[in-house]
Amino acid sequence: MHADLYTAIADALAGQGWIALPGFLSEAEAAALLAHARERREGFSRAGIGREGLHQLNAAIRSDEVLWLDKEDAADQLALMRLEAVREMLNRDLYLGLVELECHLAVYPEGSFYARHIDQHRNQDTRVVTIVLYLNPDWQPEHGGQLRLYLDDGSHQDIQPEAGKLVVFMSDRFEHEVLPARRERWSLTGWFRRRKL
Ligand SMILES: O=C(O)CCC(=O)C(=O)O
Ligand SMILES: [Fe+2]
Repeated sequence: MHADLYTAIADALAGQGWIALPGFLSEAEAAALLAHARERREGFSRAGIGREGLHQLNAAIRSDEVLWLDKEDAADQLALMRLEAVREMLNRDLYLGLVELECHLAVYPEGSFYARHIDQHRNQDTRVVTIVLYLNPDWQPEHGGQLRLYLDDGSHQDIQPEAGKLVVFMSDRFEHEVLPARRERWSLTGWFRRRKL
């Protein structure tokens, strides 16, 4: 990945707090990740809500399914390596003290969504930065499934979940939702975490 992209992420997080970066993965790289995710479709299970200990399923809030990454797989490894480089850069340039990336693959079956929420309530857990990497080739606006990010000024931004695009934002700053997807929608979602004190 180009050094400029890393700089763009650090500058955006230090300023407006979020960025969408098309081309973080090439079409071929995103396609390889998607193919391997599809092969494991049976292994995905319904995602829960709530903090540790309060894990519960609630179809009224979210209806995606998730699967941990496969550290033995080349496509998964490549994505993890690129994201590890982002983590190192954020620690170096913004002193964020991020110690790990927690991440999983996610699939939103047709009709699924994730209602408006925030990934971290201030200081309540160790998620600092949210990342979402999309894997959907030929995604059209009429397919729905946009990530709607609610900005500080009361406006919102709708981001198309297009293959290879990476979205990065501060976990405690932006409420967001996934609008109902009219086509199966694939992604890799993760959080850079700080140490638990
Ligand atoms: O897939 C997306 O665009 C966002 C997913 C999300 O908000 C989450 O998993 O917390
Ligand atoms: Fe979220």
